[in-house]
Amino acid sequence: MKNEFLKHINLPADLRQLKPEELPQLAQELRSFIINIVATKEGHLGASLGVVELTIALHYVFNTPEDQLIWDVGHQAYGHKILTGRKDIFDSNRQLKGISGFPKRSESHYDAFGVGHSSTSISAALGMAIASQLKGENKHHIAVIGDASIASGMAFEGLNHAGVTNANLLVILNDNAIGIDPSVGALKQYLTNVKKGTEKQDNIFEALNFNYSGPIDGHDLPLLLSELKRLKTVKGPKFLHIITTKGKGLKQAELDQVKYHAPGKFDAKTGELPLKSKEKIPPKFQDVFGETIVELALKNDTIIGITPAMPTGSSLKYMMETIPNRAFDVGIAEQHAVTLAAGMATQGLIPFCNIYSTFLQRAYDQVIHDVALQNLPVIFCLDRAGLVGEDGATHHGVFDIAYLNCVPNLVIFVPSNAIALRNIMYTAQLGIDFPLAIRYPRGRGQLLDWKMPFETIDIGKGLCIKQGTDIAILSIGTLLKNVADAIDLLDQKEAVGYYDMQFVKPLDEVLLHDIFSTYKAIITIEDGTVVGGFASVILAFANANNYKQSITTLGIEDKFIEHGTVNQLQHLQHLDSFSIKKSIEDLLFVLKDG
Ligand SMILES: Cc1ncc(C[n+]2csc(CCOP(=O)(O)OP(=O)(O)O)c2C)c(N)n1
Ligand SMILES: CC(=O)[C@@H](O)[C@H](O)COP(=O)(O)O
Ligand SMILES: [Mg+2]
Repeated sequence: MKNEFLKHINLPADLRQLKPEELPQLAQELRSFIINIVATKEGHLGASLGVVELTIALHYVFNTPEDQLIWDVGHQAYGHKILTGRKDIFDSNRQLKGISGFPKRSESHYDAFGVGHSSTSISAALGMAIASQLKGENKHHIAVIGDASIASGMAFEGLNHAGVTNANLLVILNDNAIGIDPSVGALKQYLTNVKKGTEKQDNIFEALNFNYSGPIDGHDLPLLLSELKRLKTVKGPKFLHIITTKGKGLKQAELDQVKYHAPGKFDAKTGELPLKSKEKIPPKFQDVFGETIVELALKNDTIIGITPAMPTGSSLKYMMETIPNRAFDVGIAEQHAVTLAAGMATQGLIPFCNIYSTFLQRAYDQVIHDVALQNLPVIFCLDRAGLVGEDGATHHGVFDIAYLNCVPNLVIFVPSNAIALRNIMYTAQLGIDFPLAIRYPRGRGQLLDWKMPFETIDIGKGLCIKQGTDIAILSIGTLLKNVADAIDLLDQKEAVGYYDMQFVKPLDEVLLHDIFSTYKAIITIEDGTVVGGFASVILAFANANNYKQSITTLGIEDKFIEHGTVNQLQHLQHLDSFSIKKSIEDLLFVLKDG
């Protein structure tokens, strides 16, 4: 197919020059464009393919960016980016210094609101709509939200408020019956019933005072155009329900929607994924969690697994397959997941509540008020802690130590390898009388043989990996590998001791007194924010105990970190082994000089 129309379109103004009957051809071209680039550059595929027609129709009918269009989560906004001035740089999507994988206000006027975490679009669009009214402006405000995201508490809060306003708000529900994994819950059942049209039931959105229309076929461009034009003339809050297919236009993506949510590299022509190498490689940390919880839960029937909408990403799916009555996908509902776990813990169950570090931010009050304040033994497994790479600023799990460390009762453990993750899970289910947060990173560790017999971990104990004479390096988590590599590169290896502190809270004060009494200088290393993080804990310890050594703090600086590979970002944050080596050498030089 010739790239007839897309090549002439840089902005929606160009799009609006096309005739309506030319738009289906443009949709095909846009799909191919997305497929060709995501096949090599990677990213979120299925969601963007599913909203190609909707994207074209919205920019055709509405006067964006004057009219404000907000994509919920934003992983489906690739077509929007391509049609709004970023076609020529779309191949830099999610790459270091390239465009973001999510809408971002600083990137384009067409990105009305920064997104990445789900279910914010209705509140943000309503805020803009009320602001327009107050300013006497005559704009349209559109929130596009998926069937999984609309089931989240925050989206309900927005609907609930919008229904008692006369704001010029259009909520479009893009219903493809799947999130990353299949959608869950009673609302999903309701939407299925609406689509079947078999069961008589009240319309939930009409009950909330929305002018409801649909469900309509979201791939039918003429229908979309006429419905959007009609809705432009309707006053007050409106709700359009469209049905789409995630992955539309790429057979494999339609057939395996979970895999093709973000498939990595694939063959743009055939849609096929590369064959898996047979070589044995270390497991992903998520799989260490997923396999270990099954192993433990088969022996301990009080263990429960909980995930808010990430069964595949967290690998809780293994437990959901093996022990379905004790493993729960609660949908995009982090707040509920935490308090559900708290409720279970009051009844003597042992809930492992697995939440990506970045998404636990949404359930902060529940962690404090429902879990920690009542000292309930909930085990938080915080996946994707630290730098996550290409998802960028919205998704890095770098704030958790800072936001958890100040919470009384909570114990914070950071495994440096798969065995430590496995052993702390084993230890926790033996019975603890405090809440525990275990944070571990995206991706794979180093160990091939990780399924060792379980051993208990002493709560609050750090480990000496190597003793030295001058400088002590205190690290937490998997950055230990970078520290070990850095020391290997040094000429003066004997000068450096290093310690895997394991626990941010409680601190191993006995070990710390020993370290501070032995070494002339200290370096702390973490993949979280230095401000409020492990560094600040060590600085506070030194201050409280009147230790005067210099303390160098390596970690995430006090700014939002953009997207790039984890290695690139670690380098920029001086956390790669060469940068760590340089920090040690600089310090050794100063010590020698002084
Ligand atoms: C608060 C929060 N929790 C979890 C996620 C992870 N996440 C990203 S997309 C997604 C599924 C969204 O499904 P849906 O809203 O139906 O959109 P679709 O992908 O089907 O277009 C999830 C769970 C997130 N981005 N934000
Ligand atoms: C858009 C979104 O929030 C998710 O799709 C996220 O990108 C998943 O991250 P992982 O790839 O680390 O599971
Ligand atoms: Mg969906």
